[in-house]
Amino acid sequence: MTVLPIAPRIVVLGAGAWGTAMALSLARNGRTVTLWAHMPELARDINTAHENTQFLPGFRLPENIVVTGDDTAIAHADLLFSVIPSEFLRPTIARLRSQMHSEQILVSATKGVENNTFLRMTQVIASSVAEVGLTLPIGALSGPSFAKEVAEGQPTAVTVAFDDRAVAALVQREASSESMRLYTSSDVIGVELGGALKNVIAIAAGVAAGIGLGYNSTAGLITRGIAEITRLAVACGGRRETLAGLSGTGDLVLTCTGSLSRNRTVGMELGKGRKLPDVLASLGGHVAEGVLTTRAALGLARQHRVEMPIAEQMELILEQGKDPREALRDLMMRPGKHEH
Ligand SMILES: NC(=O)C1=CN([C@@H]2O[C@H](COP(=O)(O)OP(=O)(O)OC[C@H]3O[C@@H](n4cnc5c(N)ncnc54)[C@H](O)[C@@H]3O)[C@@H](O)[C@H]2O)C=CC1
Ligand SMILES: O=C(CO)COP(=O)(O)O
Repeated sequence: MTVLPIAPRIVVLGAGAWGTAMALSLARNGRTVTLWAHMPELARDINTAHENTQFLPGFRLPENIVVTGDDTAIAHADLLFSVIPSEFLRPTIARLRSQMHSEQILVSATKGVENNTFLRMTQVIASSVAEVGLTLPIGALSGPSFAKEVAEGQPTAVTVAFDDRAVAALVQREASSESMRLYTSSDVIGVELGGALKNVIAIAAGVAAGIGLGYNSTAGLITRGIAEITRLAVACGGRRETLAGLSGTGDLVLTCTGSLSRNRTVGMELGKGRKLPDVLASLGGHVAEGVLTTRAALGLARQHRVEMPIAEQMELILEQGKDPREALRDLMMRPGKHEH
């Protein structure tokens, strides 16, 4: 049976906006939280400023958040939160896995699908640690949660999923606070795919806004977006009701309508006619996971013979520079369909 000590030692892997906001949220319960940055210089800068000026400016880190670039800090953790962007996850886990052990619990908060393998983030971590003979409980945390609002302490609700519901309940107990409400789930596949795939639709919603379209188009994209996300997630073994929850509809509504979304911003700039490399360069080191996830989602969709018309048009815009207006027109002019 997996247990956590009364005062578990918590390490957050990844000092980007979300890793830093998660550390702030976890530290509100009075625990000491270690925030690990992949570059010692980043850790040093954050420690000197008591603030993550690059990725989450404007929030002073309290004394009970310790920032480090030292890999050996991971060995002392009971509970690990992995918040590494998807494209760096595999090499980062390969680097850190000698510090990990089977008594730890790992929660993945990354939203993405690995390119080429089409693996979910918990699968990437499990396969990497398996290479050194390690198994540990690995689950996923996802839901509508802009880092800035979490850092501000605004009430936020997310879902944490583990195959073993008892482990999800342990994480729920540790990470819940007055401003962070966690629901448990045993549907890791649904929770992970909901979080990853909504980014693709958020780009589409941004494209529509960038072109100058209004509320009708956004509502249509959200609703048809959740239809294609659900089709794929269910084909992959997720549960339909999970996608109607926080990590599906909840996060989709947030990122398709919220101006804080990086993915929506990327879409909006493309809709206005800017080129992708230029848009990505202006994100200041932040990631927009949907750009890479679009291709991986379509790879998974082809494997499972699932139709994803919105994602297909996004791929054409992102990879072939298709005119966004033409892409939206092609979506509208598809053969007529029955709704369900
Ligand atoms: N920002 C947000 O509001 C939320 C983000 N997420 C997810 O969290 C994950 C991380 O995103 P953010 O924390 O927002 O990151 P970010 O976009 O703020 O920062 C990028 C991160 O990548 C790291 N990085 C850059 N090069 C690296 C390398 N070679 N190896 C390892 N790490 C490297 C940077 O140090 C930094 O931590 C993503 O999957 C994102 O979708 C999930 C919920 C909310
Ligand atoms: O996932 C998020 C909020 O839940 C953040 O979305 P962006 O990565 O588009 O900013």
